[in-house]
Amino acid sequence: MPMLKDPSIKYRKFPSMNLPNRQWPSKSLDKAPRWLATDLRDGNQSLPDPMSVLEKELYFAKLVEIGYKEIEVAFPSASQIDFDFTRSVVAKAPDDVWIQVLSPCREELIRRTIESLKGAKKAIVHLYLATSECFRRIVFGMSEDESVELAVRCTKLVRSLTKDDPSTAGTEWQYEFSPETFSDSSPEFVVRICEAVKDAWGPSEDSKIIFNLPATVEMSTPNVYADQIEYFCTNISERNKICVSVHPHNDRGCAVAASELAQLAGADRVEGCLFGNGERTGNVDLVTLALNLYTQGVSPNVDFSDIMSVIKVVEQCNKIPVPDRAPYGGQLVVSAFSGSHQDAIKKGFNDREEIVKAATDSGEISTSDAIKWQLPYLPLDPKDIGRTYEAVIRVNSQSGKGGAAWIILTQLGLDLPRGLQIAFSKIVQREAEVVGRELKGSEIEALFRKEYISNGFVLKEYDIVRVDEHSRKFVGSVEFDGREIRLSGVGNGPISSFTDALSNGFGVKVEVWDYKEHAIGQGSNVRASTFIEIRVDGKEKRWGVGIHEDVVQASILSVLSSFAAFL
Ligand SMILES: CC(=O)SCCNC(=O)CCNC(=O)[C@H](O)C(C)(C)COP(=O)(O)OP(=O)(O)OC[C@H]1O[C@@H](n2cnc3c(N)ncnc32)[C@H](O)[C@@H]1OP(=O)(O)O
Ligand SMILES: CC(C)C(=O)C(=O)O
Repeated sequence: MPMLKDPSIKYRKFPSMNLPNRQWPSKSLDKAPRWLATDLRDGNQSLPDPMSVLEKELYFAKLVEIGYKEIEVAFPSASQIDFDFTRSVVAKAPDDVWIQVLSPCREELIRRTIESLKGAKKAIVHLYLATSECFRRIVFGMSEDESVELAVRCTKLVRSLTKDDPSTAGTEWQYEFSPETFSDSSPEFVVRICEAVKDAWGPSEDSKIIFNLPATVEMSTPNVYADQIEYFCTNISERNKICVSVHPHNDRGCAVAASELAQLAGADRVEGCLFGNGERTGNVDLVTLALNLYTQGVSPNVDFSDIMSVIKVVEQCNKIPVPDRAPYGGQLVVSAFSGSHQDAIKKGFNDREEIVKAATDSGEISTSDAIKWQLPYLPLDPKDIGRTYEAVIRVNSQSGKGGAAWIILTQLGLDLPRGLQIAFSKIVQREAEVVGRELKGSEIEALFRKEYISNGFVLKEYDIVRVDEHSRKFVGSVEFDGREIRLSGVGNGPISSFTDALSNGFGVKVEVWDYKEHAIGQGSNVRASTFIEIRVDGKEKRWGVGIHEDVVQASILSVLSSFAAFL
């Protein structure tokens, strides 16, 4: 059945809200929300291959390590495995971590759920009940009044089994109610049912009730969800006794945007999963939300400094790979292949290095991290999340001179002159086209060494003596192709006297066209690197590179490397 030419005969546009005085468009995100990680519940319930107990324990430990203080660990009444896992978490959760568990509004399941929390230090009992007309009619066959009655009755039951039960005094309780399918519910009815639930629970400013407003199925553009949230926040009474939480799903691919706008609209808390696992197209991605805050200069209060270790656990437990283009964590997101991107990034890193050096030398800053990050194509410093610069630039047939030069700079510490970058990029491009894939850094380094450093010559003994103020004499010998060749020549310095010696020894005319040198490393380990371009008997110019502790010897080696290409 092909797509309809006119989809409006089958699909309706989700109605916008009439909220003429909406305030959220003029707000900005200036602080992190409370986070709730539901990877072990909403994430796990939707896995083709749910986590084993060991995987749940590994995942829980990683969530705690990242810094999540509210973790929904299970649906305890669903199975003995979920119940037992909850019991194991109760026994070992850190004192400052709230354990959250989910239950439907069914008495026997609520009792079982609260039983799983016995002895917990901090526990959030989370009940849900769908409030949309669609669900009330199709799934429950309940009126609005009957839904309110059920939600109130179950809230009172939770209250009687928790904060009103003296035997649970050792546990600090919070209560969360989710009008499931909030995103498709009447805003007025949601306020009505939550007012009734709030009265039944009796929150205080110090112990707020959590109203979690899920986009159980993402139904609208993010602005409509923000309007729904703002409507709730401005119409519910005793707002100071409420934590407004959101739980966006990603059916339209807008969960991150919806979550950010919902916070502008007043949401205090966000429920999601790492890298957007969860039902269907997933819950909102907690990693993206956190690092979106971070790159705006706002601390997310969670730590992704070692994002690769997070990815390892997520992929191992979910058995679903993190997509290569997942924001921040994807394999390809800190990589640039195309030439103009690589050129801009390489220049950006050079620019930052100069700014940091100047600021540090002037004593203006104590650490380079205090300088605002501004690099073409890179909104985040890969180093901040434990990723390496080397991985930023990768080379394929779309790459230009900057990519290969970057690899040589980061792997060999050689800052190639522009002419050599251009010459080498042609060699790399040819190789990338031959193999038809990305070239590894090691392959590019090997190409460079073969083309410009190793040269078949062995420099034997040599001496460069002063003839007069403007003249030097080179005397020495090289071994090439099994032969020892004596060399002698004069010039205005070491390089020209050596090229004259080569011209004499090989009966050619060697001319120097370009030269550059720079130090590699510092202190006692410093070495000289020299880059020289020569022409022999008027033929096409060739580059050579020399690296040695002695700058004169490095220069001689670079001349030999370029000269070898003419033999
Ligand atoms: C949006 C969400 O992700 S909500 C969380 C969903 N997660 C899960 O369901 C995972 C765990 N669930 C389970 O393992 C099972 O549902 C159990 C064990 C809890 C219950 O199993 P069953 O008793 O067989 O019920 P089943 O799974 O068929 O659920 C449907 C029943 O629950 C009722 N129900 C569904 N949601 C709710 C709710 N929030 N409150 C009260 N009743 C509910 C339905 O009306 C239906 O009742 P009926 O069978 O009398 O018509
Ligand atoms: C239980 C609720 C919060 C839920 O998972 C959803 O609505 O997606």
